Amino acid sequence: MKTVFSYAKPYKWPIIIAIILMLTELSVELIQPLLIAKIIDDGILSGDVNVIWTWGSVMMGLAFVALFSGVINSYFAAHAAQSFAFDLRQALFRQVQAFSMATFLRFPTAGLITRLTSDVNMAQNVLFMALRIMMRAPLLVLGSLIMAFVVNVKLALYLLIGAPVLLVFLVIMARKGVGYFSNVQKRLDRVNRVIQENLQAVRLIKAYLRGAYEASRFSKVADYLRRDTVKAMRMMELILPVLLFIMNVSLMAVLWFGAIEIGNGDAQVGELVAIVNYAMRMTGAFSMFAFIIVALSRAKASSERMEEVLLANEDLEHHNSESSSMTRFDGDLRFENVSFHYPGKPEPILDNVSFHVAPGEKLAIMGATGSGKSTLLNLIPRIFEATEGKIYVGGVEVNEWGLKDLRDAIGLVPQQSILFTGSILENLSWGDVEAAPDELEEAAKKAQIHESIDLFPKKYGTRVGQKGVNLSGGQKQRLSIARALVRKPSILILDDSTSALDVKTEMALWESLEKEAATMLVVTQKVQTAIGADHILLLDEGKVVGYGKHADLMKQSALYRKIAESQSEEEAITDVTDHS
Ligand SMILES: Nc1ncnc2c1ncn2[C@@H]1O[C@H](COP(=O)(O)OP(=O)(O)OP(=O)(O)O)[C@@H](O)[C@H]1O
Repeated sequence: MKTVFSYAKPYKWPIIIAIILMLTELSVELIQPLLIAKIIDDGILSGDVNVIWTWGSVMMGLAFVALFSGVINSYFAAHAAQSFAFDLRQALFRQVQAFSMATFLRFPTAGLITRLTSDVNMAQNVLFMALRIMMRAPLLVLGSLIMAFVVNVKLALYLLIGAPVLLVFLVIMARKGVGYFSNVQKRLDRVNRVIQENLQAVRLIKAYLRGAYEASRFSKVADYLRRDTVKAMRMMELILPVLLFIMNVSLMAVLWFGAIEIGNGDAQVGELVAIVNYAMRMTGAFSMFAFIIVALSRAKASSERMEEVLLANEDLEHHNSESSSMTRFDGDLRFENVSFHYPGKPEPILDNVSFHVAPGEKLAIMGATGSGKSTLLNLIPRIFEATEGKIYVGGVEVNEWGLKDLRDAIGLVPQQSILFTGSILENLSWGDVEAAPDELEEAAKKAQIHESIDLFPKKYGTRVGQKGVNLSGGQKQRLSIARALVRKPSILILDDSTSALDVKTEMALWESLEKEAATMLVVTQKVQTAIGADHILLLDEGKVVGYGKHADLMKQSALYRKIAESQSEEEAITDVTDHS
């Protein structure tokens, strides 16, 4: 909890003020029974009206002081708790942004979302409650006990009858609570995961009529959440009745023995009333304990989850601090005996891969699905680090470039076009925030999307829905390519990014990209596209099984020939069907 609550440090003054006000409220509450005792013993029993008026007025005055302290305390407590949660959420978000892919894959996305929402809320509530009631309740118990001893030591001792049982009971409950509520948060992660998957795949679910199946999947995880929450809350609900029982036994003892002490002349009526009053306040404060233990257990479970994120610093990416003084590299790219396996998975995905692409050249990468094409591309901007071997860009090993310098010069178009909610212009300028509008338009023209944008009523101001829902697959792909071109990259990486384009548009796109000075790496399934490349790299199960020009590979590689022949057969069939 220490790391999480260190984010409250900047708000130490509002916290201190809130605590002072809480203590003021508490002091008033502790003084009131003393004043009642005085009014009874020196005023009512002695028939002195003046004493009643004087101390009655003091009590009223103090009640107002408590009221104002309470209101102002709430103000400062809310300010501190909200600001703390804001900072904590920002820190978590920044930390997740800095995660390397390897670290990122350790945390399920839904779990990260719960940590940034529900877990932060839990910590925020606990800080607010700490400043309002949490600290007050134990202090009220302690203060009442001390005051009871001040009033009458003998009577106050009866209040301690249940103390040892009470303490042991509270410690056990608090310990159990953390485990139970940690489970609840994990269940919440799962609920979030199902919701997330569901909302992302809504079209597919409709098309496959899987609504009912998904609903039952959701109700299953929601039911686990309900069951674990009920389990945790049931255990916590035990706290209050047990506490009240122990306190009531103590109170009975005070009344019973108090009556005897008064009969013996060892105590006064006012003293007994004051002690009963303190006992009642202690009982009231104890009833808060159940609530406090639940809140603390939840906050501890949540803090541990947040600390896993905040302290996961094994390989963070520091984009700016790593910035090197080297100038932008040319597009020279070299892989030397590169091997790679995913973290925690022993099987190699790339095995001893070597090749060279000179600046401005185009390399087509082919291979069956799962042969490691996307993985290879991800090693260039260091989304993942090669496990063995070396990768050089511009003649320098990738690890020696500052991440910012390296990634600034690479335009990556992923296999799945990912767009953000916002205008087309905003999506394009995501490639380079400093690019002028005419540069964005220029990139759109090169990516063959300008004409389509021009047909939209709001043109470049057209809003792209979440993940580009209001655009066709081909439009999304071309926008993603334009976004990469905005960076004016030295190396342009296209990971099967033209699959949704019709032949004519694709031809026009390649023609336009030919004019780019960038080195190009193009993953493609189409031999027709590969023919236009300077070299073709053929991968099979992570190994290079062919490298050269189309004609070379036709001679050297049986696999390549098979792919080429199957595609020319397909074309022949298409031609026949087109003519019939
Ligand atoms: N994050 C990951 N963790 C573990 N294994 C992974 C991960 N991502 C991919 N793989 C595995 O690595 C292998 C290569 O995947 P990759 O995406 O590089 O293939 P690909 O050639 O690009 O395939 P496709 O043409 O279908 O996109 C696959 O067997 C895949 O299961």
